[in-house]
Amino acid sequence: MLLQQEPQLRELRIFDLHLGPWLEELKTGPVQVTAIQGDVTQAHEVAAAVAGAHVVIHTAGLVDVFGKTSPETIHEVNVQGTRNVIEACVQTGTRFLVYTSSMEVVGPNIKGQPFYRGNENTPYEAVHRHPYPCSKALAEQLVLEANGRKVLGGLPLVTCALRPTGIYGEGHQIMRDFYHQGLRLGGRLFRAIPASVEHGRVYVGNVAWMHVLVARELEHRAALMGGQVYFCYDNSPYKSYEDFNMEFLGPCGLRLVGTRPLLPYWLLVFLAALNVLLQWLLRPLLLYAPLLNPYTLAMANTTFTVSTDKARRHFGYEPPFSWEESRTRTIRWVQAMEGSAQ
Ligand SMILES: NC(=O)c1ccc[n+]([C@@H]2O[C@H](COP(=O)([O-])OP(=O)(O)OC[C@H]3O[C@@H](n4cnc5c(N)ncnc54)[C@H](O)[C@@H]3O)[C@@H](O)[C@H]2O)c1
Ligand SMILES: CC(C)[C@@H](O)CC[C@@H](C)[C@H]1CC[C@H]2[C@@H]3[C@H](O)C=C4C[C@@H](O)CC[C@]4(C)[C@H]3CC[C@]12C
Repeated sequence: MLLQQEPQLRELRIFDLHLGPWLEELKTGPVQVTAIQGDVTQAHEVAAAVAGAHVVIHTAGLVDVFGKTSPETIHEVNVQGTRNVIEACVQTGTRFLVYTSSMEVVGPNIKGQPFYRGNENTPYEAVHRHPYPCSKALAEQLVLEANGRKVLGGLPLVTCALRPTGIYGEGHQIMRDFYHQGLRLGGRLFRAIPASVEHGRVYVGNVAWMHVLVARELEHRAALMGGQVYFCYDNSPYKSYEDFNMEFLGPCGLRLVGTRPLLPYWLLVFLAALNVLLQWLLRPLLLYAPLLNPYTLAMANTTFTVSTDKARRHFGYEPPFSWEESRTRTIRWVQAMEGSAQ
């Protein structure tokens, strides 16, 4: 999107632990695309990649709420990695830093308190225990506190954090997992969460556009945007997590069984705890990381939706992809997967 939408772009550097062949397709245009294989936990690698950059969009992270990696690794990547990016900007003189934070910096909290169509100023007790939200909250705090620090050359660093809600769209691994789970269950998924529990979702293309826009506007609106947080939002409907997923999985042949949860909540809690025990017992042999665990159950079962226009007011954000377009593009992606699954 940067290559398509940013006329000022002269070079795009992509720094990632895992570089894919898709990057080669980006190198066909007039803008220099530099792919750098590196680890954000390695300060020297980050500094070398950042040196000379006008703006850094820091979106690297470990998104793990399934127990696939250790809390230490999550912290090392999400917190120390972010610290390394900030220090690289300071040491090399890059003045603008955009950070991909998350709704989870706010909630749902460990008390299961709903956040109903809230905004960046809505009072809410952000209390976390899980390593992932803790790491995102710490990283965001580092980024916002770094706003105003002097970088090499003596000018101030300008930082901003974007908080996507549950991202969906092409490449969404969890959607892929739900789809394959439904195929294994004969084209059916079984409702576990009440339809009344709303979960905020945002299309990946709109999240990407908000990042591009902030990277462009941060310099000109530093006084307004510096040190600020913005929820990423669009016109995706408010629905339960499962009903929302069915907007894409339904047209691809899956059916959500039950108009209300098929199992009592206490049984889901027991099964989630059993999954944790199984994960621990099986760890020496294999990685068992099912979708259902105490954290994901609590997340899915707690309303968390945002309603805000702060990004529009501060830097003119309007989602370029309508709900209909976002839905169609995601369905096409699942169908392309379906083709590969058959
Ligand atoms: N997926 C969501 O619903 C969601 C919602 C809100 C915020 N976010 C945030 O968006 C960002 C991108 O997440 P995503 O959902 O696209 O996940 P993703 O796993 O697709 O992207 C994360 C990227 O970070 C890279 N990475 C991981 N460890 C690294 C390391 N040590 N060094 C360098 N690169 C590393 C991965 O290779 C990957 O390309 C993350 O910061 C995440 O916290 C995601
Ligand atoms: C097995 C059922 C209970 C099923 O309904 C579980 C769904 C569960 C896997 C997801 C419910 C809410 C999701 C999270 C939410 O969309 C926001 C997130 C923040 C983002 O930074 C990373 C992803 C995630 C934690 C996302 C992960 C999957 C859910 C927990």
